[in-house]
Amino acid sequence: MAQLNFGGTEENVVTRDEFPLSKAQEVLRNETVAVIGYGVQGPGQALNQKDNGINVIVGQRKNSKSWDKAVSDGFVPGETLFEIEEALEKGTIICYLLSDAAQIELWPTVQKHLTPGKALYFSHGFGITFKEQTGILPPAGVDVFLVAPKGSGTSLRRMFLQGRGLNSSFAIFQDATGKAWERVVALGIAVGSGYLFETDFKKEVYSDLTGERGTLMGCIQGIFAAQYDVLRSKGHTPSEAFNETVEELTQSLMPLVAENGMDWMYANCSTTAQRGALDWWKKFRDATKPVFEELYESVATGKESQRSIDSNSQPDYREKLNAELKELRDSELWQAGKTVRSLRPENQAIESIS
Ligand SMILES: NC(=O)c1ccc[n+]([C@@H]2O[C@H](COP(=O)([O-])OP(=O)(O)OC[C@H]3O[C@@H](n4cnc5c(N)ncnc54)[C@H](O)[C@@H]3O)[C@@H](O)[C@H]2O)c1
Ligand SMILES: CC(C)(O)[C@@H](O)C(=O)O
Ligand SMILES: [Mg+2]
Ligand SMILES: [Mg+2]
Repeated sequence: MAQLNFGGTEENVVTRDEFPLSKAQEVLRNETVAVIGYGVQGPGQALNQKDNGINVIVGQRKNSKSWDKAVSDGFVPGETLFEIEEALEKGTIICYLLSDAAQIELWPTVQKHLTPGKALYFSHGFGITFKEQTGILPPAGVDVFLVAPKGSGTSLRRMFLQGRGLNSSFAIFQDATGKAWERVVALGIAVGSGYLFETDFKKEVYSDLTGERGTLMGCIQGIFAAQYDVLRSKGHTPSEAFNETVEELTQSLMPLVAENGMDWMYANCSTTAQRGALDWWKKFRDATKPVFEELYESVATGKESQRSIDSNSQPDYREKLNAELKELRDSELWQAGKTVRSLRPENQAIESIS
């Protein structure tokens, strides 16, 4: 493993140079990788592995939209697409990619098929870390590890097709065969990771739950809404408020941050903007830090995982979720966003062709 310096701290990473695809193919040559669940991560990971020459099968409930999607993605019923139990039987590596709540329900079935020498693969530390809540306790004879892509399964697939790669973390919880390291790293490369960084199950789930509730999803929507509301209350139009809150960020400034960091983005803005941003960022940090402390505590005490399990296992979970997403979609902010998106020249070109 390579040791790299991340802002002054040495960390272990596995790069594609060190562990090329050919090595991953060699390690996985005699394995059948069963991807259980074909929701968001399932398709990204299964298709990338298939395109990377890995022997991959999908396990999914028949008569479901996900089954039909797997078929239209090229998985063949009876050959590479099976009912869940059949895939569990055939797989030597079980990629457990049901939603975290659904993993609890199916666990007794999965457990039956975890014969010695097989591997149980997760993309999250959730089930193992919160075992008191999930009841997921793997038997001793199997390898247990995770590869957690740091992004949506949709991005994992899109970036793979563009010849790029999303970063993933990896961790080993149990090495029963003595081969857990090479198996997990090979899988990490095979699913299309750009590089892999080392973690453990607990750290993965604590940081992941914090990130998605925080800056990646929850916090950013909160900050967007707060700034948009203030601009609107002061008489700015929806298009002006949206452009100044969201559109410029996603279209112009964040790509610059992604390319070369925050200081470089600042340096490519006016001195007026630089002065203001440098004066104000610490105030925002100080205002939000107590909320992040509260959030981390809520993750670490198991409150967030319990809430997720409780709400996601309700029979009307989908309807309730859709209603909440609709509320976001119907908000003035995101309705303004819809019009703004339609005005992007590239979208107008698509509309005029279709
Ligand atoms: N969504 C992401 O992009 C993402 C990113 C990183 C990690 N992860 C992790 O990957 C894992 C899979 O997440 P996901 O978002 O792809 O899952 P998902 O919510 O999309 O669900 C996956 C599949 O589970 C099936 N399913 C749901 N309930 C079921 C049940 N009771 N019995 C059988 N099948 C059932 C669905 O049909 C679907 O095909 C989770 O551990 C998640 O935390 C997800
Ligand atoms: C894509 C995310 C937010 O990184 C993932 O953690 C998830 O749970 O979907
Ligand atoms: Mg997550
Ligand atoms: Mg995540």
